[in-house]
Amino acid sequence: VSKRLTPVNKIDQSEPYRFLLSTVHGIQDNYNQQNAISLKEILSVEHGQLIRSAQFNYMFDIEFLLEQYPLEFRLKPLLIVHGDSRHDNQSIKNQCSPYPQIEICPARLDIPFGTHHTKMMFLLYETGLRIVIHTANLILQDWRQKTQGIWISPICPKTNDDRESKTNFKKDLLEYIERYRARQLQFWQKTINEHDFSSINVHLISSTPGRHTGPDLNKFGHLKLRQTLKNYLNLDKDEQYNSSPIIGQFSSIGSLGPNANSWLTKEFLTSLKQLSSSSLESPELKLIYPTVENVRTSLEGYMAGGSLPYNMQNAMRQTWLVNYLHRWKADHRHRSQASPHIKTYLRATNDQFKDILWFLVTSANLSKAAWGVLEKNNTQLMIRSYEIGVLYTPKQFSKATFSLPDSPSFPIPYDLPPVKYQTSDKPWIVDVAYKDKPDSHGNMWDPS
Ligand SMILES: O=C(O)c1ccc(Nc2c(-c3ccccc3O)nc3cnccn23)cc1C(=O)O
Repeated sequence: VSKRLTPVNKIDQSEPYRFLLSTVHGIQDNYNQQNAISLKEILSVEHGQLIRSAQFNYMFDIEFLLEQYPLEFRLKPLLIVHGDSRHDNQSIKNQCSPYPQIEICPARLDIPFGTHHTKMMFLLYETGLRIVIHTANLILQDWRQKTQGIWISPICPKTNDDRESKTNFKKDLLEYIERYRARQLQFWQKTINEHDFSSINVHLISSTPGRHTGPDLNKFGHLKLRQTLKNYLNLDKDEQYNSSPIIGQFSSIGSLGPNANSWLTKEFLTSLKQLSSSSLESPELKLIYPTVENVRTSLEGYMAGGSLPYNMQNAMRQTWLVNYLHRWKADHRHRSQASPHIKTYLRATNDQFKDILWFLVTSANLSKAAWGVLEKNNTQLMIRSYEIGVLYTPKQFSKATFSLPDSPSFPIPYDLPPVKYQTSDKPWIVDVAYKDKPDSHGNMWDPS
């Protein structure tokens, strides 16, 4: 085997998509070599001399987080951006108080039941600024034996002129940060402005709490996705794709209403199915969410279900949803037993799933809180939570579609086509006891 002259790190090897999964403790190592990375490797000194960083997330274990930074970077300034929920705030303050280098920034949650779900890192090096958008909480359990998704930007060099990406990523990211209205983020707004984003080839799809209307109507949530697909998926003769299947894959499900037409197909699917031209056909929507058996036989066993908080109250009101559900299966990535905490959405060109029209990795689960619900005769979109994700469209990679037999093919995290729930399959519900079969650790699940 020819020896590489310049050691290429995992991040550069993931070009051009820069989409990686988290490494999994307990599977063959070669399945952790290709397109998989740990938090320690993301923060490694091999990427340059870190000046300071910011970590946006929902759950934090500050001791664990600091341990993932190289020793020489642990005293660098670190901004923690978290959800300003009463109980959480206290634990964050207590965890951070021993560390003068850590500043905290509570994200305003003015609409009830909203959460600060966004998982993002700003890493400022002497050579430039790196953005990481991902799906893992900053706790050991989220990085150990789950399937998590991670997009890692190039290190964007400092520049004197504006230098925007072809996808308007810089403008969209600044719009997102502006919504926090937090003085602790002013340094990062200035820093983002001063860096050259021209090498970024993904679109930003984010959500911020609010009732977005008028010029803001298509800036966030599923209407931003609809607008972006309309503007950037200029496929020739796209009517051939009108019935091509759409997949949603997630780790929790909100209250979606008494039937599919309440929000899922009428509103959400209408955004997902957007092509350059609108069409009336209703493509097939396939949803991937773990079964009880997926959880029971996972590496973590029933404990994995603690991070799949789909509750009985919602599940019992929407039994119609089960007909859309498919199992978690990722044999080709050796992750069928690495419980999914990643959230992804994609559209294939046909039901052979050999070609993909677009791919989104995001923090957003299947819920109105995350994606928004139209109000006031479709003139405003009400969103409760902060979410963030990146969308891949073929044009940005000079392709008509992402053809999976291609090399390098787009690193899809699960097996296609998805496998439908069989009659014996049940969706995992977090607040139900499972005591008839022990899990992979010999334990039962009794939440009471
Ligand atoms: O990503 C995800 O799937 C996810 C889903 C929910 C979530 N928060 C949360 C939880 C909860 C979280 C973790 C374990 C158990 C839980 O019950 N319960 C509620 C109730 N109402 C609003 C939000 N809630 C956080 C995340 C996340 O990991 O960021």
